[in-house]
Amino acid sequence: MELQLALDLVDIHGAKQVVKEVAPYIDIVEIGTPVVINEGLHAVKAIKDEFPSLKVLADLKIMDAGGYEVMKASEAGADIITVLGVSDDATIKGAVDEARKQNKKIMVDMINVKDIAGRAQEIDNLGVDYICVHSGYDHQAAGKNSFEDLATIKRVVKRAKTAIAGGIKLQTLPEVIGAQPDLVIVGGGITGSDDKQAVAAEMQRLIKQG
Ligand SMILES: O=C([C@H](O)CO)[C@H](O)[C@H](O)COP(=O)(O)O
Repeated sequence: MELQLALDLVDIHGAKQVVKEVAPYIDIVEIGTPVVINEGLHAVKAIKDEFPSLKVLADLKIMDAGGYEVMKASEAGADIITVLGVSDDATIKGAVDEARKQNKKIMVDMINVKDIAGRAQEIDNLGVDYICVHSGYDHQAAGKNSFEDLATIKRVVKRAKTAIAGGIKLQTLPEVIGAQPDLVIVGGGITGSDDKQAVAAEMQRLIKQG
């Protein structure tokens, strides 16, 4: 099981500061959608250049033109790129084909997918690398989480790795670990804490302990 730090509410300078603090405790650093909107793919390049040993995920949440957008994110140094599960199969296939050419990986974000089990099976057959259940900020504000959806994809996904994101904190991490995803994604649970290093270290410890 791996730990991904999601950076959403920072600029490039702020992102570097946080990663410096927690780098030994994480496997993947995510350049979040709001950062890409504000800073462009330069943010991906800046973090990859400064922390070459970390995998970098570009959370583009691609909805169309999968091949082209994966190509651009790959050029910027992203190792993993996100595509939305609600997008057309052709978009996901285009993203997967381009990722194979570039030796990169595709994560499908299941945010707002209504039939998680059915769509996850279809997407698994498209050859993606990760399928991620996700309660976004707006769902979290309505009190939702993705713990049940994680159990669903664990049951139906045969090929891709499974991941979960959305409001995971130190207190809720043990429940998530109990469901055994391949990847846990944490943003505010680390970035919003007073001692980011201590929280990331404890999360890593819990994850390694399984
Ligand atoms: O993808 C995300 C969200 O849609 C904002 O871009 C976050 O990276 C994801 O939800 C993880 O962050 P937290 O919910 O703060 O853990």
